[in-house]
Amino acid sequence: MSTKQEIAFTSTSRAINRYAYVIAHKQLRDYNYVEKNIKKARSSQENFMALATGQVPKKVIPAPESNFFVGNIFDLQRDPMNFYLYLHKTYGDIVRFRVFANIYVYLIFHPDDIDYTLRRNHQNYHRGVAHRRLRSLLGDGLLTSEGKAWLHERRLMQPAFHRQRIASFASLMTTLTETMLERWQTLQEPTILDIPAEMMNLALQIVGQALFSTNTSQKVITVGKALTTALEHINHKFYHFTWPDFIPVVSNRRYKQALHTLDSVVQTIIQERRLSKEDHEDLLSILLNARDETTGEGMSDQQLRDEVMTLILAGHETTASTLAWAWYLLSQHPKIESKLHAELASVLGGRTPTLDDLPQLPYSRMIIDEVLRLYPPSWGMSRRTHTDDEIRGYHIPANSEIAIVQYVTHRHPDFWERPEEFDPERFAPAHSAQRPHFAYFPFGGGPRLCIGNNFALMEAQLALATIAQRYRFLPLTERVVKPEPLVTLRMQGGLRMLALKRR
Ligand code: HEM
Repeated sequence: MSTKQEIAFTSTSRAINRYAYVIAHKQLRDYNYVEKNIKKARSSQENFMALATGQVPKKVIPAPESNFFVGNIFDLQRDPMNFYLYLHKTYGDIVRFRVFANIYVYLIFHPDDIDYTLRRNHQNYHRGVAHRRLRSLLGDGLLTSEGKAWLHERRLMQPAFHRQRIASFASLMTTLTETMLERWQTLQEPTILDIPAEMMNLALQIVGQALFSTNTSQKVITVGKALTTALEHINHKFYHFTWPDFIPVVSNRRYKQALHTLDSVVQTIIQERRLSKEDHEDLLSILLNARDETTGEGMSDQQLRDEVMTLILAGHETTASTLAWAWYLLSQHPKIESKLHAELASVLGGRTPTLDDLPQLPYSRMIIDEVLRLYPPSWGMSRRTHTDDEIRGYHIPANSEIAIVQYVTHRHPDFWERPEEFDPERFAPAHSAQRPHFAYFPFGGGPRLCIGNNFALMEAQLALATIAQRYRFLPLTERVVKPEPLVTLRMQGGLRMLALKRR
C-alpha cells in the first residue's frame, strides 16, 4: 500500500468508527461526547475526500477541550498568561482555542511562523480584535489604521522618528528625569514611592514635551488621566461581557466623558499651534508641516488628533512599564544591580548621561533588553487573516483571529535557557547572534515595527542610568510581583518601594 492509500484507509476507518460511536452516544444522550467527536469524524472524512480528489489532506490544529458555548473564555479570563504558557507547553508551536461555537483564536509561537505572519506574508495579516477595540479611542491613527491609509501616515510620520531628530530629545529626557529626582529629594524620609505611578508620570511628561515642547505639562497630566480612564474601560471590555457603548451605564458614561476631555484638550493644543505659526522643533511641528509627496496636502485636524493620541498612548505606558519592571527585577538581583552601578561609576562618575555615553554603557542596555524579554509591555499582538493560509502545514481559514504572544515566545525553551531567570548576559552580542530574529521582538516586526523603538530604548537607558546613580529601591514586602496583562503588561497590585539615596 502506498503512503497516500494508507492515510486514506486510516482516515476512512477512523471516520466510520467515530460516526458509529457518535450515533451510539446520541442514543445515550451524551451530547458532550457527540459534539467532541463529530468534528474529528468530519475531519477524517474530509482527509479521505481530499486524498480521493488528489489533494493534500488537512492536518487538524491541536486544541484544548472546550465548551461549545463559552469555549475556553473562562480559562482566558482567569489567567491569560498562564493559559497561553500552558497551551504552548501542552500543544506545541501552533494551537487554537475556542472563543464561542465555531469561532477560534489561533496562537502562533514559533519564531519562523512569526516571521512569516509579520514580515514575509504580512499582506495577509491585518489588524486584529485588539486594534479594533482601540479604534474608538485612537481613531485612524498609525497604530490602528490599515492598508493605503496606514502607508500614507507612516510615510508622513517616519521623518519625525529619524535617528537625528530623536537624538535631540536626549537632554529633554535627562532634564525631566532630574526634575523628578529633585522632587523626590524634598519628600519625607523614609521615602516610599509608588514606582509604576512615578515611571508613568515621567514617561508621560517626556512624550508630552517631545510632542508639544513647553508649557503643556498641566494639559499633558489631564490627557494622561483621561487616557488611563479610557484604557481601563477598554481593558475591562476585553475580558468581560459588558454593555455595548451606546447604553448609558456608569462605565460607558465615564468612558465617553474621558473621550470628550481627550478630544477637547488635544484639539485646543492643535488649534493654538495652527494659529501661532512658530516652529517649536517638536513632534507636533513635524506632523503639522508634513506634506503628501503627490498631493502636497497636510494632515486634517482629525488625522492630527488621532496621531497625537496614538503617540501619547503608545509612547508612555510602554516605556513606563519597562522602567518599573527594571526597578523590581534589580531589587531582586543585587549582583546584577552592583554590576550596573560599577558600569555607571566607571563611565559617568556621577554626572548626567548624554546620548554619546550610551554606547559606553552596554550593560545598562542589556538590562533593558532583558526586562523587555521577561515583561514585554506589548505582551501580545493580534492579527486577522485576509485569505486562507497555511502555517506549519495547518490550514488557517480566511478571517481567523491570530494571536502572537511575545510573553510566551520570549520564554520558548528552544531558544532561551532557564527562560524565567533574569539574566542580562543573554544579550551579550555573541549570544544574541545565535538566536532567530523573531525569538525576541518586543517592538513587533516587519513593516509595522514600532515607529518609536529608538525613542523608547534611548529614554529607558538614559532614565535608568540617571536614576540608578542617585537611588536604589527595595520592595516593602517579599511579595512576588505578577504581571497583569492589560493593554500593556502592568504589575498586579502595583509596587510600592523604599527609595534609598546612593549619594
Ligand atoms: C518600550 C517601549 C515600547 C514598546 C515595547 C513598543 C511596542 C510596540 C509594538 C510591539 C508595536 C507593534 C504593534 C503591532 O504591530 O501590533 C508598536 C507599534 C507602534 N508604536 Fe511602540 N512601543 C514602545 C514605545 C513606543 C514609543 C515611545 C512610541 C512613540 C513615541 C511608540 C509608537 C508606536 C506606534 C505609532 C506604533 C504603530 C506603528 C505602525 O503600525 O506603523 N511606541 N509598538
